[in-house]
Amino acid sequence: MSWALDLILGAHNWYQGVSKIAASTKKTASPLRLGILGAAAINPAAIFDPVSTHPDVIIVGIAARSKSKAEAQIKQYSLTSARAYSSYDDLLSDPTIEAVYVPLPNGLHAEWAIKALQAGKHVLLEKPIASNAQQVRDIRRVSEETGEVALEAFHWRLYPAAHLVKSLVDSGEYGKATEVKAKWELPAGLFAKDDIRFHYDLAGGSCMDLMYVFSATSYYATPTPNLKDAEVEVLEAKARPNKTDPRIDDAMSATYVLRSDSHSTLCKIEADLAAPWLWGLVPKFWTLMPSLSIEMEQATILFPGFAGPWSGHAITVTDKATGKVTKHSQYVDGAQWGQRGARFWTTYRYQLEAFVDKVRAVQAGADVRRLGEMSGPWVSLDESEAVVGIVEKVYEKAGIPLRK
Ligand SMILES: NC(=O)C1=CN([C@@H]2O[C@H](COP(=O)(O)OP(=O)(O)OC[C@H]3O[C@@H](n4cnc5c(N)ncnc54)[C@H](OP(=O)(O)O)[C@@H]3O)[C@@H](O)[C@H]2O)C=CC1
Ligand SMILES: O=C1OC[C@@H](O)[C@H](O)[C@H]1O
Repeated sequence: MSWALDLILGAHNWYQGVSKIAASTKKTASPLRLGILGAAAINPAAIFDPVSTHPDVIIVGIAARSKSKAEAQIKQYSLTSARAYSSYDDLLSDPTIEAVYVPLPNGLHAEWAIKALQAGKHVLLEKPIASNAQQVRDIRRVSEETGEVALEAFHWRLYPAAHLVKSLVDSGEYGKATEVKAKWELPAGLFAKDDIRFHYDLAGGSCMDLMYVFSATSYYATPTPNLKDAEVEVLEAKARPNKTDPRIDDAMSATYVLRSDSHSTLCKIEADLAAPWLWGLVPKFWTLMPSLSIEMEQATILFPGFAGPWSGHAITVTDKATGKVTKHSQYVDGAQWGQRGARFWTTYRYQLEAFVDKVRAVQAGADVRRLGEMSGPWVSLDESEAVVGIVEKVYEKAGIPLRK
């Protein structure tokens, strides 16, 4: 999958002239010193690229289980300010590193996030934040004890288009959201059979890997900021278990209701990590991009490609009474960013902006427990916990064991 992402990013960056922008980006006198745990496939898109155009952060280290793998990634991407570390512990014990990005398999997220926080580092932690809701609570506790920032890398939530859709939903102009549907299907064969996504001990499974569908349905189904207080009832959940390890959901379809004070919204998700090919012959590459639809009382809102809207998005609102279709898009600025951003910024670039902003705020004395109340977009640990909590309920309903 990362090759597909790198391909889209390559085309986007070429079109937007990002290499020139990166070359002319001047770093501040003391940029935030970032280390990375793991020479993961996602690194180029999710962290190397955004750091290249952010003036206030540099990558100073990559740790891998084998030092040569970290060295190879540093060389391949010409990360001139970075050095290789032969273990994650080595990198964490470097006192000059201020923050870390954790792109490890899901089942290792909580363990290494907590070690990093305890080592005095701020943490940008890949999605899904943890294997289960208890681990999210542990991360929050340690973040509060140490005063270090922890952010789940739900990059799509930090993008202006996602906020535009949120403001359309919350505006009241179209009534209330009655049903929110999110779907993401990846064709069988995209991931090798031994990919981290198919390992129970590494907290694999479609709900874990494609947790975006839960994040999105929940975000739009509940009026801000009620998600953590919403009552969740799973009406139906059906998994297609992995043939080798039935504890892994290759696919899941589920329906749940979210109830908050003023609202009751039906949510439907479909996630598939190994979708059968059309007629057994053709991989359905056209479902590579996720889809999202929101039924409001008076309109239908569509947000195709919601998890990667920087590669082009077309938000449509269809008025149910008149049939009138209104198109929207938002690549910069908006309800949560104010006047901020640039057309070439990806979801990952906005995510890095949000992370560095909050780290700087905390370094200047802000309280990590109040980051969600500050201006600018953020994914609070309360939200992360609520979304993982919904996935747990879906697993229970489907008869799939929870991740440890
Ligand atoms: N935000 C996004 O758009 C995306 C996010 N992700 C998330 O990023 C994370 C990594 O995904 P991805 O880059 O695709 O995965 P990879 O398999 O490429 O990377 C996982 C990294 O984990 C390390 N690792 C440590 N222990 C193990 C182990 N027991 N088995 C396997 N790997 C191990 C490896 O590091 P080492 O270098 O030390 O060997 C490897 O580089 C996942 O949590 C995934 O959900 C993935 C894709 C897109
Ligand atoms: O963005 C993504 O696309 C596909 C997934 O497998 C991956 O882990 C996810 O984060």
